[in-house]
Amino acid sequence: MSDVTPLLALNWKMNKTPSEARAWATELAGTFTGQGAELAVMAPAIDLPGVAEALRGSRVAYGAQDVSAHASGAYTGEISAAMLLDVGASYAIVGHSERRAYHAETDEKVAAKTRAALQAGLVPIVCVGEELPVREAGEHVAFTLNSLRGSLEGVDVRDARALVIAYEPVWAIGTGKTATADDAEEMASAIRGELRRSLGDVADRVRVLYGGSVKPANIAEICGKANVNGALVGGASLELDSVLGMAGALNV
Ligand SMILES: O=C[C@H](O)COP(=O)(O)O
Repeated sequence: MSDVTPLLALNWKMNKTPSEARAWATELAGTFTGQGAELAVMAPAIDLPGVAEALRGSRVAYGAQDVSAHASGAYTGEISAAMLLDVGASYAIVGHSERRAYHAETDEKVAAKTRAALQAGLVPIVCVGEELPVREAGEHVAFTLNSLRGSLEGVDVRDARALVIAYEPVWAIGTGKTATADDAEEMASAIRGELRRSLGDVADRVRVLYGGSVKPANIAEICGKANVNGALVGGASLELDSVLGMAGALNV
C-alpha cells in the first residue's frame, strides 16, 4: 500500500431510515478508533443531519450519494453541494453505476456534477466502470478511461485530496463476484496514468478506490495493491461488525 491514507467509503445506497442511521452512526462513533484509514459514511441525504449529529467529534466523515450539477434554483428534488456542506458533509458520490443506469446519467452529466462539487468545496467520489460484455470483449480499460475522461471534462484539481475516483466494475456490484486484486490494480494503475496526463503530478496522491463485493475477507488483498487506495463498499457497509472488520484490515 502506498503512503496515501486509504479511504473506506460506505455507500449505504437506499437503506436505513433517519432513526436507524442515527443509531448506527452513534454506535460507530463510539467504536471506531481511526485505525490507519479514513472512514466516510455515504448516507441517503435525508439521513445526513442525524448522522452528522451522531458523528460530531468522531474521526468519521460523511457525505451524500449524489449532488446536483446546479448551485440553486428550480430543480425539484435535487440537493446542492452547498446544502450538503451546510450539514458538514465532506464527500458526494458522483456517477455511481446505479445513477447512470436508472437515472440516465451520462459522462457529461457526471462531469457537470463533479465540477459543481469541486467548485463548492465538496470532494466528489467519481465512479467509473464497465459492464460484463465490455470486459469479456477485452475493452474494459479503454472503455473505463474514456468514461473517466468524459466524467472529468473541465475539471482541474491542484490538491490531491479534493478528488477521489472509484473503479467499480458493474458486474461485480452486489453480485458477490469480486474482481481479482490484479484486475483492480490493472485498472487503478491505468486510471492513475490517465489522471497524470490530465492533472500532472498531483495524480500520484489522488485516491483511487475499488468497489464491487468488497468485504472484510478480501479488502486487505485488494487495497494492498500499489494503486488502490481504499474501497467503496455497498452491501458490507450496512453492518457495524463488517465495517470494523474492513477498517481493521486496512490498518497500516
Ligand atoms: O458503491 C458501492 C458499490 O456499488 C459496491 O456495492 P457492493 O459492495 O454491494 O458490491
